Amino acid sequence: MAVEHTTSNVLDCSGNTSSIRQSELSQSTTIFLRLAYLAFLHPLSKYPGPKLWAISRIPWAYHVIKGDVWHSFDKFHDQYGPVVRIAPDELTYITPEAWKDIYTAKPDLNKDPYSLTPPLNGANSLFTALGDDHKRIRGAFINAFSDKALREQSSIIEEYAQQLIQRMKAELHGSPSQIVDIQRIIGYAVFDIISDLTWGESPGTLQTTGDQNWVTRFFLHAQFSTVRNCLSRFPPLDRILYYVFLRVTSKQRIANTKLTTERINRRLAAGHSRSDFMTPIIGKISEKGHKGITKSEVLTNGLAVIIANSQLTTIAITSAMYFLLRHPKQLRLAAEEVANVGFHDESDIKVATTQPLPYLNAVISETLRLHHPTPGNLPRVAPKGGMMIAGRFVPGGSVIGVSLYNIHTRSENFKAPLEFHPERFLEKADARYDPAFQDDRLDAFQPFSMGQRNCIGSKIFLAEARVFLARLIWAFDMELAEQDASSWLDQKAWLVYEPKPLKVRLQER
Ligand code: HEM
Repeated sequence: MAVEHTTSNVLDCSGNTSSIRQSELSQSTTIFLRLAYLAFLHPLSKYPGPKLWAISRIPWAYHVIKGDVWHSFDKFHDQYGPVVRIAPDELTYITPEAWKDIYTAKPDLNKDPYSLTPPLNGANSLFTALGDDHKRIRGAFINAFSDKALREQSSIIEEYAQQLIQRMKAELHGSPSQIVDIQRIIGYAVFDIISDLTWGESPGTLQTTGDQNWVTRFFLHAQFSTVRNCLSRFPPLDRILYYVFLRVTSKQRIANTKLTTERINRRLAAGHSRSDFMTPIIGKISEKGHKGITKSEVLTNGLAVIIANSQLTTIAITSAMYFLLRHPKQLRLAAEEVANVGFHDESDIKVATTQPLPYLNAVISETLRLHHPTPGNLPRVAPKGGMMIAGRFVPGGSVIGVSLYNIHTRSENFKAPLEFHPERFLEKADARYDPAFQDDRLDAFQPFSMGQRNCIGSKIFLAEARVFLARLIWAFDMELAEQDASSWLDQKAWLVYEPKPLKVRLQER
């Protein structure tokens, strides 16, 4: 009996081993067939691209997490042309026509759901809302971002621009080397403005001594969201990570929510007394959800706008200063323009008076072209029946997008694409225009995207950038403090570039 029992066990075991081997074999065959399908038969297989990226999301995810994915795209565009398959189901474009085809398609294309970080309070922000919800929320806020609203909000921008210069002077006087990290102070000013416009009050960061590194704190948020969104393609990692995130950040989130809620409540209670981002939604808060905007949505949007604005604006203005300080001729042209407008003192440098300055505007455009704060893709999903993009059919369900760094810095679209030449953005009639750039594809340059989901805050950003840059140029002689600052642009990005100190030697004019 014992022997029989043992023998039958042996038989059982060998039977199991062979069935395990069989199942392993059939699993390997399935994986092999799946990879072959993705590489050669998938509807996107006719699009060129690296085969490894075509059969797996892993190489893409690796570079997104490393913070340098757009550098890989650049190499691929060199090798494969203007459209590249960067994942089994995703294409990226550098053709200017793709802007219109993808971002102004009717009806609107949905954002790729994997690119959206779920809102923690369950209510969508403008960044995460889709379809009719997006239209409703955008409709509620849109009047806060009009030309009229900007005129009414100008004094807030000008007040903090004045404080920015005062703080720079204070830091300069406190520094024997006369070296100041201007990125940090620009960050304070931007944060004070956006919180004043959103909450109706600012934490007074510029006037507080000590380090108030909001920008770095918000950057960590962007970094986490990028990694989380990326890993959400690999379940159950998304759930685990989301859970870990909720646990690790719970204290901070509760504090943030409390702070935002208190401030927004105070602002809403004050009524229409001033023009800011909350003015148009007063009286429109409704819990019905299909009309107006819910209270939770107001809170989510309040925080989202502060996070998005403070990082992007700080990075862009600091980068513009970096480019000017690396290019003495262009700095001289910008300084001459500011000097020749007829400003008598710093307080004349306002939102309205800087708006028409062509060279300053060109400097800002050239900065956004060369070093857009969010260098990566803006992914959308092709509709069910598919669509034409840049003259070629793309099947439904494919993820498609334009990557801002890539489309802005390719020689297919711009002459001397990696050099700083604001002249390319001037009117042809302007004496400073350089005809060397006449073949530039300016329609490739869309730093605020296009269509129904374009940047709602572009006018505010441009107003801040013009006033800050003009006042800095007016108030100080400046030079980069680091002997070799050429590597300053080598930055990683997780959604946005990492904030990097910019040490500048200042001298009051
Ligand atoms: C350097 C400055 C800025 C740049 C380059 C920029 C760029 C962009 C881009 C490219 C988008 C489209 C995103 C997408 O399709 O996924 C966007 C959307 C948005 N931006 Fe900006 N932005 C800047 C500053 C601001 C400011 C100052 C605000 C607010 C005060 C703001 C608020 C928003 C909002 C709310 C959206 C979402 C719009 C929607 O989906 O309806 N941005 N921005």
